[in-house]
Amino acid sequence: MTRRTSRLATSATPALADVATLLDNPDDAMSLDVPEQLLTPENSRSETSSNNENALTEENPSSRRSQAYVDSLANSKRSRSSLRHSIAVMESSIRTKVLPDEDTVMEDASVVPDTPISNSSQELQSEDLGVSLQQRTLRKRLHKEVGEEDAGSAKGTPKVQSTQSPRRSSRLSIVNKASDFLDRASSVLGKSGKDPNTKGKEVGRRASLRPRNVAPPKEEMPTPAPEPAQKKRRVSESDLPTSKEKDTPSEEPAPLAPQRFKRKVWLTHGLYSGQEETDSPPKQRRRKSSTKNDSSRSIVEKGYPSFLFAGARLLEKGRDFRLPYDIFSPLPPGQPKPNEWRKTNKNVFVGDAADEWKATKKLELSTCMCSDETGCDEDCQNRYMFYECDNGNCRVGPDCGNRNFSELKARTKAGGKFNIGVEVIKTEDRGYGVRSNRAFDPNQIIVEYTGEIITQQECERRMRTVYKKNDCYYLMYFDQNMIIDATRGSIARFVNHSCEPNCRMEKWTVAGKPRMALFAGDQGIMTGEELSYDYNFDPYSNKNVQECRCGAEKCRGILGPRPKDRDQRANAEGANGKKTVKAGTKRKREATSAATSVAKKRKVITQKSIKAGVKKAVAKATTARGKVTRKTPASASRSPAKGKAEGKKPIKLPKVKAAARVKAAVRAPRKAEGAKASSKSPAKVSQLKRPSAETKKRILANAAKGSKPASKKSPAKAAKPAARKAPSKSPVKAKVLAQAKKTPTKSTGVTRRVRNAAKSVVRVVKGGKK
Ligand SMILES: C[S@@+](CC[C@H](N)C(=O)[O-])C[C@H]1O[C@@H](n2cnc3c(N)ncnc32)[C@H](O)[C@@H]1O
Repeated sequence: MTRRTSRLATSATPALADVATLLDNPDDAMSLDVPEQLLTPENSRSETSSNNENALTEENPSSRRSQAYVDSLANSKRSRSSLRHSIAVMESSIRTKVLPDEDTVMEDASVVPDTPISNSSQELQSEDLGVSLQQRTLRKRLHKEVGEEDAGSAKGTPKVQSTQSPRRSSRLSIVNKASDFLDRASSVLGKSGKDPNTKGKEVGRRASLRPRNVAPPKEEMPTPAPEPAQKKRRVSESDLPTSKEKDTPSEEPAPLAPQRFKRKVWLTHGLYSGQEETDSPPKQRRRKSSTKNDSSRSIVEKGYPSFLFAGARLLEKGRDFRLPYDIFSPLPPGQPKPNEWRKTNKNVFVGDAADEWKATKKLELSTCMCSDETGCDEDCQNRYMFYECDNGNCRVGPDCGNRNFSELKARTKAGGKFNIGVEVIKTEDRGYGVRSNRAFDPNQIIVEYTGEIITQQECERRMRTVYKKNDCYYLMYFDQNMIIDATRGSIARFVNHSCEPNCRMEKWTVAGKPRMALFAGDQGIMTGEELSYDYNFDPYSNKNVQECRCGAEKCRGILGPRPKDRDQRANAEGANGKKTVKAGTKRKREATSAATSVAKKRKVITQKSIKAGVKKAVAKATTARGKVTRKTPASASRSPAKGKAEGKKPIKLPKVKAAARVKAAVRAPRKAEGAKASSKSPAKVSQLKRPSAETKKRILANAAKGSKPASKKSPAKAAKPAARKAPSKSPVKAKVLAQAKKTPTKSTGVTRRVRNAAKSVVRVVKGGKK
């Protein structure tokens, strides 16, 4: 007993006394818990403490506490029974207040997450919680004390224990449960300071700082705790939706199941998608509102081919398609352009050149004799003569295949890397060069050679002064003793020489004016190939001879003229003492004397030119007829040796405005003779070979007749008589031969001779260019 008393004195008794008082006077419970005293730092400290025991100890003066202690001791025995009664009363009050139905609590304890207080009343929650906390603490202590006393007196009073303990224990379990709920509530509230939902609310420990009888300031009023989770409800029949409810659609749409995978979008265009051929540019079809039917149909149902058979079909039939983007340039861009290069894509007459040109040059026109049926194919006379067709001289129209320069113009106007098709590159040992950015068809025009058109004199002046120290010159013989200086010019000036080139430099007459351009060779050009043509270089002096680094198998070793041209030049030089230069020949340096410079600047034009050949043919024909015609001074001067050797008067020729035509007729050899492609499509025309020897023969022969040569591919057409006469501005040969035809003679014999003569011309041309 003594031991128990001392222990009670040290620890629990004051609280016990209070509790006893409290339990004896339950009505005063609240007044005991809520001191009237205002908050002071001391009180505050005591209030702050979570230990109510200490709080009570500090709250009551020691004398009062002692008195209470003595009283409690005196009443301890009495209070034991009253305590039990009090507990019962308290429990019952708790039960009535907190646990309306024991069974329900027992049943639902596991699912009730919150304090029952919150269920009953949200407003009173915080206040009740404060009370409950105290009660809980007191109850615990009480149970502890009682338990200890019971344990201590267990030996002496086994009967009492045995009779009372089951009931007490059951009640205690309920109390414990209630305490647990309170614990949960307090712990939840204690943590609520950290809970973001209740942040800033004066609850839990913070709430203890405020006297309980003092209402919290308005702004600090604790907001109600979050709604407790719904209790599970038994579903009864009344919960089932009525038929009326069933009929009315629910306002809220059912939430859609989250779409985990993006829906596959099938390509509708491409090699294997099997779409029909169309002219419209390919584009991927992404219809937002595709119908359910459409999307649910399988690929096969939609008409897509099986991949396997689509591949086979492609192999067999083939199909044109267009890539969605350009992939023509396999090499990285960014080649540095030479600083000194000033670009111009047009020929610009400089100095006296314009005046001189006008004075000497006459507009050259040629009329195409092709019809819509034949188109301007390989047999086109204009093509053969290097005259470009246009709406003024050709009636074929857009299907005409002889409009290279207009094709080039359209391309460059469209712009872009692919359309331009060429770019400057830096070579290893030959300075800059030009590379193709795309593929070119055989004989397709690539780039025009443009620059300043200057006179011989101006050229010499520049050579002596401006280009004195240059290693590279960009000079090319053009026409009428004029020179294109592409120092300021187009990109074509960078094209290097090769003894086995993949391109040709050709001079064409476009709308009556000469123009020079680089054309793909008979093999065509692949993307990335370096472009080259045979300079047929005339160095004029051994000093100027340069080593050739083209790397071709049949490289001539030096940048010089083609062997045959060289021999021919030597022959011609020996014959007339003059050196002539063909258009498109690269030139190196000027001669010292102005008198000889003109001749030296020009490449030796062979006497085997078409014009000469035609003249010869006509001369033969007229000789055969026993007629003597006079040669024009011009033609006589061009073939003095021949005229002298024959000792005959020159043939009188009609005035010919086509000196350039004659030159143009002497062209690079045609590698693939006999190969012929005939098509009216402009796209395919560029692949046409240049007129073959046979074609030339036919053209000449038919020119003599004044009709369009019959195509080999159309015997029916060939059988037709010549539909058209040679127009007034027909090519020179037609005029020449027409003149010859005027001579009254036996037509069959003359025609045969003219034809034979034309054949010999062709042979000469062919031989001369090889
Ligand atoms: C019209 S330019 C060509 C562009 C020149 N490579 C450049 O860098 O400007 C002609 C000069 O190029 C050089 N060249 C062109 N083809 C060559 C070749 N096959 N071998 C050596 N040099 C060549 C010669 O110096 C020639 O005088």
